[in-house]
Amino acid sequence: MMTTIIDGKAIAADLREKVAQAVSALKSTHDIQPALAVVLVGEDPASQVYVRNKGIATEKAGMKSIEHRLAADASEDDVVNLVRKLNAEEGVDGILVQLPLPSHISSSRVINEIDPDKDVDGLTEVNAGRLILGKDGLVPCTPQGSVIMAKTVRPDLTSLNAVVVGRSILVGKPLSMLLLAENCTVTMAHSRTADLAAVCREADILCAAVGIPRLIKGDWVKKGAIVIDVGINRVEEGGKSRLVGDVDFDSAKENASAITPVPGGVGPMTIACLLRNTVVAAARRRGVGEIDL
Ligand SMILES: Nc1nc(=O)c2c([nH]1)NC[C@@H]1CN(c3ccc(C(=O)N[C@@H](CCC(=O)O)C(=O)O)cc3)C=[N+]21
Ligand SMILES: [Mg+2]
Repeated sequence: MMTTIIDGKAIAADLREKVAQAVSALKSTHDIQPALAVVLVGEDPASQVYVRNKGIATEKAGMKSIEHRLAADASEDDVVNLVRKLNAEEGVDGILVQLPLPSHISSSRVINEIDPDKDVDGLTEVNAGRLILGKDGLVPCTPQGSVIMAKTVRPDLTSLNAVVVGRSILVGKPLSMLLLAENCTVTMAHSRTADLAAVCREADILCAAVGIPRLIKGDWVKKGAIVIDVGINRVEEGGKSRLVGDVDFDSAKENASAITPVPGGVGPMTIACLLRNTVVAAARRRGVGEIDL
């Protein structure tokens, strides 16, 4: 079977270009430059790399990038006070608090301090509620990127059986809601699902977001299914460190009609969707209407 490898890098580049055009239009028509504030607590090397990449991508799209770094021993109140300050700043359109936070800080308390209309990660309780209720809000980036990628190979997902493996707040739950909104019949599977392989075999769209390297085997994939691999796992192999997904790519590719790779799949889409959310938030907050990307 000819299998499409869904090129997340290329789709993300395309979306980023559209965001840049929307930013440029906001500037010329309304003299608005959207701004994204990123809060990083502590010195985790991986988080530092992510934050740096987000800053670069934000500026490349023509938006303003603001970084706030707090020491690893900052208190929960320090972080909350910073978020409140950013909420109050007129020029700030998006606020992202890099996760994970140090263990002495409640990420749920901090996240829910973010003004929902600036919550470009879509992680506040208000935006989770809007998503479930089908109201306009800001949608979590990784699930949004996953659906965009599926729709590049199948623009109308209506009536397809979607199986989402993993029920995290960041990915599994919101992704299930988005697929439901696309008129899929959604099964929410997880680590306690009985006969996970059999459930996966029913999927026309199989989304893996469990964080277990290569859990999903090729013979769990129905012939012709679309496979969206959300996992980004670092594994040591042959003395080398590499990234693999939650899907066993080589065997799954044999059955899938389309599949996302890791790296180069959902990861790049996450950042592109963050930029998209930022320009969408800026236009709404500043009263110039909806941006359609
Ligand atoms: N508030 C918050 N929002 C986030 O969205 C958030 C976060 N915290 N904390 C960390 C995770 C992780 N994350 C990734 C984004 C892009 C890639 C990405 O582009 N990955 C490349 C590979 C990069 C590499 O080579 O290491 C790829 O998959 O092709 C990965 C991971 C966003 N996160
Ligand atoms: Mg689970």
